[in-house]
Amino acid sequence: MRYCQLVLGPAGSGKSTYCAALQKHAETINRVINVVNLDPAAEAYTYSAMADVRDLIQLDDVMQADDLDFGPNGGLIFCMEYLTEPDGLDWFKEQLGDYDDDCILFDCPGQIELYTHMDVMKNLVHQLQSWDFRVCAVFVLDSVYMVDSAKFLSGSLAALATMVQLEVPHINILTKMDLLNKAAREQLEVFLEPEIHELLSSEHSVSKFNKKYQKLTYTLGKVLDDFSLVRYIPLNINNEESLMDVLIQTDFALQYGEDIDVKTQDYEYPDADDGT
Ligand SMILES: Nc1nc2c(ncn2[C@@H]2O[C@H](COP(=O)(O)OP(=O)(O)OP(=O)(O)O)[C@@H](O)[C@H]2O)c(=O)[nH]1
Ligand SMILES: [Mg+2]
Repeated sequence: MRYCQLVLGPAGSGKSTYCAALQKHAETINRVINVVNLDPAAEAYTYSAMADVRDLIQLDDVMQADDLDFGPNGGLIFCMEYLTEPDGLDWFKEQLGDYDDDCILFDCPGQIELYTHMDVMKNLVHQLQSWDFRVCAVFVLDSVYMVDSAKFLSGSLAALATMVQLEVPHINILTKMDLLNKAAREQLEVFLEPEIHELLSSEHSVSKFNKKYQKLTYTLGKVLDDFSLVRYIPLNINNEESLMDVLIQTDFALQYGEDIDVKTQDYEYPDADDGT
């Protein structure tokens, strides 16, 4: 069995930074976490990558190809679809090698339509599962944008769409907690309480538009609330404890280590040192 996290989320939300921070944290606890760049448009990243999709296909080349007529967005989708075609998959499989019990983070592009409603990422998940990977989704959202209730709702719905689409264990992470001041952090804590819907509807909206759609906001908030669909783990990458907490939760989602070093009935416990 192998283990992997698909690191997903809107552009600039902190996916690549999360991968780098978790890889570094793992080193401090003597654990190896590999990272694969799956963003064909990536410029630079600070983790050490075990593979890079840009070795297979680059967004610039696709956009400049005479026989293709893509802008940056269509081009990126083309690249990701290429990865899930037979040639791309051969390359991908070779890059991942064949190791047991390893853990890989896939740093994905920030174009969320790839996973909220297109099939590209879903196909990739099925492929990974057929290669004996246990997959979980880590949806990364920028906490700075989550202190406002409308944005909180919209971020939550994107996370929810991804969860429903990919059908794998799902974890939401709020990044950049270090950038929030005390007031913003307190505000966010209120959002992290279970009763989201009450909160969203109690915010008195002045605009006509908001008044008209207040009931919709309330209902959407209630759906999130009633089904406990969306929960968040705040992450401060400067804090090892916070990183540890995230790793514990992702390990749990993947049931990482469950099959490793299992002590069976025949297991002989070593003798105690003190002779008792
Ligand atoms: N202070 C702080 N800055 C962060 C944190 N996470 C990300 N950033 C900054 O936010 C910007 C975007 O971070 P990235 O990790 O590149 O975000 P991304 O989701 O990989 O972005 P795309 O790949 O372009 O979609 C960078 O300037 C990071 O340095 C964080 O936890 N704290
Ligand atoms: Mg990135």
